Amino acid sequence: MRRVQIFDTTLRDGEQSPGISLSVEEKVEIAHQLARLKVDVIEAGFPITSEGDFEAVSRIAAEVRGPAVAGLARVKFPDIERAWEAVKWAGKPRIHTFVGTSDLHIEYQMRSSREQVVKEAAEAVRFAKSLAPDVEFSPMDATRTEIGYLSEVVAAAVEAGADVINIADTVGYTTPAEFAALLKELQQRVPELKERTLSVHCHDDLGMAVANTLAGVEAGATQVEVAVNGIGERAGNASLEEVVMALATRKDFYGVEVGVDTRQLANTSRMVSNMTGYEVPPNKAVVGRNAFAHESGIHQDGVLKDRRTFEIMVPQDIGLDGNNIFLGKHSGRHALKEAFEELGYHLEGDALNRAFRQFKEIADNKAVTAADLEAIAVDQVGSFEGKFELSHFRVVAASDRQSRAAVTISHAENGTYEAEAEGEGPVDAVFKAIDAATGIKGRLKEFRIDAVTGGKDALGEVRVRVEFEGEECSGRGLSQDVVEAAARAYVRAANVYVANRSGARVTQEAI
Ligand SMILES: CC(=O)SCCNC(=O)CCNC(=O)[C@H](O)C(C)(C)COP(=O)(O)OP(=O)(O)OC[C@H]1O[C@@H](n2cnc3c(N)ncnc32)[C@H](O)[C@@H]1OP(=O)(O)O
Ligand SMILES: CC(C)C(=O)C(=O)O
Repeated sequence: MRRVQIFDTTLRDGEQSPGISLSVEEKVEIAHQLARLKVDVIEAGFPITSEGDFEAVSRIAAEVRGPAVAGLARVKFPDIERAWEAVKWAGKPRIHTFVGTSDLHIEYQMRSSREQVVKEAAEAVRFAKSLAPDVEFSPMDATRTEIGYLSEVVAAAVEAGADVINIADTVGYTTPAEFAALLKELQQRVPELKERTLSVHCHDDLGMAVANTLAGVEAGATQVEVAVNGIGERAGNASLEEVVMALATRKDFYGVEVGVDTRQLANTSRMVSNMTGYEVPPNKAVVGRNAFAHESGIHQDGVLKDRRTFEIMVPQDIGLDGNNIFLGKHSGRHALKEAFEELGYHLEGDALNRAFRQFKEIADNKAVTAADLEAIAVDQVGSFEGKFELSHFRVVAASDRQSRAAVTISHAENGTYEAEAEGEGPVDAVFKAIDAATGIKGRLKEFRIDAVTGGKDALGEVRVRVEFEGEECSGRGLSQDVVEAAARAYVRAANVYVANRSGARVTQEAI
């Protein structure tokens, strides 16, 4: 049976979603989980874009075993060299180079000509192939490229040594039937494609990314590029879990195999959602909260008699058989570490110790759920421990006057600072008091609060984006007290700013 390779681009195209900015640690953690999920290729980033991206791709290449690790590069030699420097540590390194091939892209973005682009594409592939054993080439905006020219570029890339040709529906423009016809014609015009991996990369601008990807498989694609929870540029990429479960559940129709361990899908989806802050809609296919919930009487009746009447998959298929995590205030580090592992997180050393302290504080007040543990793990994986720490705060809030806050902030080298301030509400007052104590004035750009679980005792998770002297830094805080969660998030953002200012740039655009 034909095997379809799963190429995951959560860490590259997925991270291009507006507002998502993952730290190096978070990317490495997600990459480990993708390896547990058994994807075939992890596109770990675009190494030329920043020091942080380069570091993340290098670490994933060096640490994560199993999948091939790809780095993206324009058809520019410095991009390709940088991508190779980052992926060369991988067991199976891949360079992925791309260029726009539609007349729109050639004329208006590249300000180039068809002849020049085909030449640069071939030279880039040849150069990449001189460095890496495995090279992928993507004609960007392929679905709006005239078929004769697309065939010419693809033939040139194949001739130059490309191992994988990836046909990109960059702006989510095509339709399933049209895409299948394009792929079939391309394979006829470039018969050498038979000896290469034919891949598809579809975007969801018209809500057809998954349908187009599956049409691609029907038309002969042997690699699909997908992202967990469908995140990605604009409306996102084809969703990994939907494509995988469609191919697995309808194996009778598609007649292909995938190597993914589908029982890791639920954990992976939650991890990506927790780390990116992009929530999964309750009605999302496969991993939404309601994907296996039956609300109406007739459906419930049918499922009770025989679940197959209204269910085409079972929750266990995606790893929703309920975990066995029962942790309380008497649990120790070993049990906590084990519980994190079960949820897909590797925590050790200082991160485990910090997580353990946080866990004990919470367990003293409430029953700890799996969602709480995930929030603690995410908090620690992504945490950047800087010089300032919130030691204590007090806040007085009333409806008829300004709120007043007092904070004590300790500094790793300089002792403690205390300050008081008034503000429009308790959070504003605490932020102003922190500004006064640290001596760094911040301007809040974004504030988001989420309850980790339901109920009065739920943990509150706050994410902030703060501008300090023109530089935007992010922070995240977790506590049962939402003002404390906000204060912690704000102090973390200040720590990122201080580290960046002192030259020890935090390898993350945000926390
Ligand atoms: C469809 C996709 O998802 S493509 C991937 C998109 N991802 C990203 O853009 C990642 C984040 N990007 C970045 O950090 C920056 O854009 C960088 C570092 C890559 C480049 O930054 P800059 O050099 O400042 O260029 P800028 O982004 O303003 O413009 C892009 C340049 O690359 C050129 N370019 C775009 N795609 C390609 C390509 N595939 N091959 C060669 N050149 C290209 C553009 O024509 C433009 O060139 P110009 O400066 O001569 O006009
Ligand atoms: C780099 C390419 C494959 C891409 O992301 C796109 O065209 O959408």
